[in-house]
Amino acid sequence: MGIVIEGLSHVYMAGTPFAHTALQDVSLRMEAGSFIGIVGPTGSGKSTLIQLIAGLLRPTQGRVRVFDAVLDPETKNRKPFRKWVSVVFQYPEHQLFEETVAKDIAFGPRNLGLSPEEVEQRVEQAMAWAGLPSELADLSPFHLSGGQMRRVALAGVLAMQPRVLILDEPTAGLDPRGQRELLETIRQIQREQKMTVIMVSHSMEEISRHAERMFVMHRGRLVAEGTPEQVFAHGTRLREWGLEVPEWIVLAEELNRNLHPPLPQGIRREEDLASSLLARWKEGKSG
Ligand SMILES: Nc1ncnc2c1ncn2[C@@H]1O[C@H](COP(=O)(O)OP(=O)(O)OP(=O)(O)O)[C@@H](O)[C@H]1O
Repeated sequence: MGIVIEGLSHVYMAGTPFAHTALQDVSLRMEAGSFIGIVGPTGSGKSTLIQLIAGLLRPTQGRVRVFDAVLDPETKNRKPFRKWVSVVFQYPEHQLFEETVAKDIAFGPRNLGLSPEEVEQRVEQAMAWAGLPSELADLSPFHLSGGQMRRVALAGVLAMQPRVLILDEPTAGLDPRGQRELLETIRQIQREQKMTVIMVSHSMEEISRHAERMFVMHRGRLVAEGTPEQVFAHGTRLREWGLEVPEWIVLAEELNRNLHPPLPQGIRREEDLASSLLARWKEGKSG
């Protein structure tokens, strides 16, 4: 198991009158090399959870293990986490600052103390993974489109060659096509590099198209987990956890009140509902 979390809690400003419990007794496991989705409404603890997995915060209680790196309230050295985990925060293009695309991507690997040849090789490789044509290497990142700038930021993180890549709302602010293409790129990297990808999103619909496993957060607690099909099987109850329920789930529940036998479990997306209904209709016609 790549990531194991046991009884994890985090209190901001602990011991002060402003103490706030952001995460409460969370336990979960994430398999190495899988694509994981974390969903939940604003303030449910998603960012706190990913910062703990990345070793950027220390827990108040409990334990995080990422491969051989362990973090608990007593851990002093959080460096081992840097070796395994990289995070792409929201709107990462705001962090670009170098004069060329290549220099920006090279920043991380150069700080690792790699040789200039190896840095160059990592930049080329990361650009290819992130779907950036090599002609862009010598341009200013500020002359690129919003989607390309985001890919430069992604490439900068990929150049560190992490085994765990955490993305916080990676498609926020992109147009629908840009969102779809970026997600496809991330999915491809995860498959080809066997990277563990943890993606945080408000949108269950978006994440369910790619995630092998989903975790639902609500008020600092883990309230549901499973494959997208298993999570969607909670139906309109997902609303109680502050999530926006896709229209087709509402429709499927409505139909199931009148259909005997009910529609099969394990529907992941709108297209699956449409094909189940079509099959049922064909059966009806032939029967
Ligand atoms: N640095 C901080 N100091 C104090 N409280 C914080 C801090 N960061 C987050 N919180 C609080 O902890 C709770 C969980 O916040 P967190 O950012 O983890 O939620 P989230 O699910 O990522 O939200 P969003 O979707 O808005 O990013 C919230 O109530 C938030 O106000």
